[in-house]
Amino acid sequence: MSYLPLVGLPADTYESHGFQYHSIGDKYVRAVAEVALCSPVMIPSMIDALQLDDLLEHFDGIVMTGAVSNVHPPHYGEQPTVAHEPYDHGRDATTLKLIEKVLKKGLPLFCICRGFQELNVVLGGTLETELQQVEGRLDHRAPDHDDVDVRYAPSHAINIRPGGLLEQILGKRETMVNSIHRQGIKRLAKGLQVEATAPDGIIEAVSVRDAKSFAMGTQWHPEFRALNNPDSVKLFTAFGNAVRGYAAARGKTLRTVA
Ligand SMILES: N[C@@H](CCC(=O)NCCCC(=O)O)C(=O)O
Repeated sequence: MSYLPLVGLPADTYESHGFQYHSIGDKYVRAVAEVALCSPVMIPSMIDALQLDDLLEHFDGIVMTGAVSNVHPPHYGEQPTVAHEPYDHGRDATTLKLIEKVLKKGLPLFCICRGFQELNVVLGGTLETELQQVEGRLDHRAPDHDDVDVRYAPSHAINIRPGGLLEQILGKRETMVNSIHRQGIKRLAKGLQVEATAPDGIIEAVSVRDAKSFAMGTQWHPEFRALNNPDSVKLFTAFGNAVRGYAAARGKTLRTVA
């Protein structure tokens, strides 16, 4: 029987009317389905009920999504302050363990925005908060606007490292990206390699050194209207190809989607 590779996406958690919910934004699952051409599957962020090792046996790739919440600072050795809020402890507990296991196992991994920050934290790096208040930094937040096409419009350039993985994928040394974050990488984890930076020096893309498969992160949101953005198409296609390679190596007969 032919098989469409499965990509897991851990959920955000939130509470409403006394009940706990798990959710993922449509733009992430749509980019996985429509551009990477894989089947997206939500992983609920309920670490106490998940057997992560068993669960990962069923997946061929993982996407870490962005989120409004921030990683709880004690995970990277800092004191929480009001400026670091809001948090999502349920998500932290799941994603930080999951990323570690995914890298060990060698599943393709694509980390976006909060996911990119989580990748840095898991590998021993730290985060800076309220970038827009730091002298010399750009304001990396989205404009305050109701229209998502305004909020997620390209807003600054990035410089892409010559000879790096991102240059190989995008085929260029500079591009424009959207920007929807207040936090950024402060200390880069030793296991990460910078792939791109913003004009103010903020790290915008990383890859995992000596990774067993595709393992990259972007601070921007390539999943936004991914099919309409040539850079996003290249990134999700490269991820999808790595996912198909991983599935094929596990003996799966792959189904192709037109
Ligand atoms: N909270 C962090 C990460 C920012 C982020 O992931 N934003 C995404 C917003 C919602 C979405 O588009 O999924 C920070 O502010 O740095």
